[in-house]
Amino acid sequence: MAAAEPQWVLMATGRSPTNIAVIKYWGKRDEALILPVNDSISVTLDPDHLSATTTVAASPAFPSDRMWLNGKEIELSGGRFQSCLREIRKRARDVEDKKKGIKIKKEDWEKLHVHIASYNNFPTAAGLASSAAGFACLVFTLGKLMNVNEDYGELSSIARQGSGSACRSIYGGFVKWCMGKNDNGSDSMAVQVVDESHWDELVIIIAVVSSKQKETSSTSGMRDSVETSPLLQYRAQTVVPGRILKMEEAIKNRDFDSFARLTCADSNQFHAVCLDTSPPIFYMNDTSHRIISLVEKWNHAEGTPQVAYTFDAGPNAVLIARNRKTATLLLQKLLYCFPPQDNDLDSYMLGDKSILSDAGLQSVADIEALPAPPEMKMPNQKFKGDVSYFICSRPGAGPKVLTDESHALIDSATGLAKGV
Ligand SMILES: Nc1ncnc2c1ncn2[C@@H]1O[C@H](COP(=O)(O)OP(=O)(O)OP(=O)(O)O)[C@@H](O)[C@H]1O
Ligand SMILES: C[C@@](O)(CCOP(=O)(O)OP(=O)(O)O)CC(=O)O
Repeated sequence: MAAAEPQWVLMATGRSPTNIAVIKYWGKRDEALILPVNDSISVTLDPDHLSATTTVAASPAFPSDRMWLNGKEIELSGGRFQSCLREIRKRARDVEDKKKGIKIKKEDWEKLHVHIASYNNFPTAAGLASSAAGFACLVFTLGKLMNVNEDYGELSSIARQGSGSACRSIYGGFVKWCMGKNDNGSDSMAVQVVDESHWDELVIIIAVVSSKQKETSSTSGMRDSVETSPLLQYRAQTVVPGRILKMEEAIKNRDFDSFARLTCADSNQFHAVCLDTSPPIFYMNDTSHRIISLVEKWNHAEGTPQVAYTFDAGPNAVLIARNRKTATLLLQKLLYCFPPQDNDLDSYMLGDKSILSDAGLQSVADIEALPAPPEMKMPNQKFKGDVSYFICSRPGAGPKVLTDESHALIDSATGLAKGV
């Protein structure tokens, strides 16, 4: 910082979870404003397992806006980052930090530049919706720094302009993104259906599936689907509205049977739309199909759904078990079919690792001793190496401010990202 400049740096740090849709968003009616063709519903994941942490700093000494993602400087010039920054700056209000002797007037925010540093506690751009956690966190934390009014609906509508699915990460629990009707997008925002404590029995296991293929991004994939898939129009206009009502009902009543049937059907229809796109988009691979088959057979054998599956724009399986007991049985079946490639069970199970001991699995030898799942057609088929690792999570809370300064990702003395 130049010596002649005032030396203060004002900072805020926040943490936001990622989310996974159980009724999918796929298709925009407005590309620039990110307005969807249908409503969607998601579950927010526990931020301890999958979240973005972001520090935003403002100082009169900063000559331009800058951002670091996972320790590397990235361009902020993209339209999506610019939309979020512009919309938050518009709503900035007076800020006073008496302890530090800082006074910022509402109108000063237009001239003040920001430095942003963010870190994802899970892989970025690996099909785990890092953009959802990332843009929700950016908007939430900038809102805190600039003292923006605490209207979560409005914050979600700004996060939407970073990445559509990000608008749902502004809340915990189950969340609905209402597509809205207005051309300017003012009514396209998320609302909370129930908070994270409402259905806390659910256990979410994510199988991160090894994939060498470069996937089609959600943004370009859904653009192609809107342009070419007749099924997308039918889905958006005829199927989703009814499913949204039933899904809200199922969530409010903790009706797992209905919840699981709707979740699986909607994931399958989303992937059918991808196949109906020209050229067709293949997000799932053989491993994804094997996992679907395992769950379908088990659910069928039990006569009632034990586990719901859903897949986003990639091969990773997100499996939602009705309770802890079911989740341990699911894990045994999954680990039988997809044993770890090396002896390291600790790095094969991330998130809530205690599920391993609940399933009686303390070592790789315990996995080798597992019996074949009875519903498997060919019991000796094992697919070592086809799953990179598992993450065990649960429904979680929405964004929060981290007040402990040790969480800050920007050094208040230099105004730069720590460790770069
Ligand atoms: N913590 C973050 N803060 C701000 N932006 C982020 C953050 N993490 C990711 N992003 C943005 O999201 C982009 C990655 O989004 P992309 O859609 O490619 O992957 P993904 O969201 O992890 O996967 P998918 O959308 O397939 O689930 C990054 O290039 C960056 O622009
Ligand atoms: C399959 C999905 O995950 C698609 C998510 O798409 P994005 O929100 O990543 O797309 P953009 O709005 O273009 O940034 C389904 C969902 O999350 O609802």
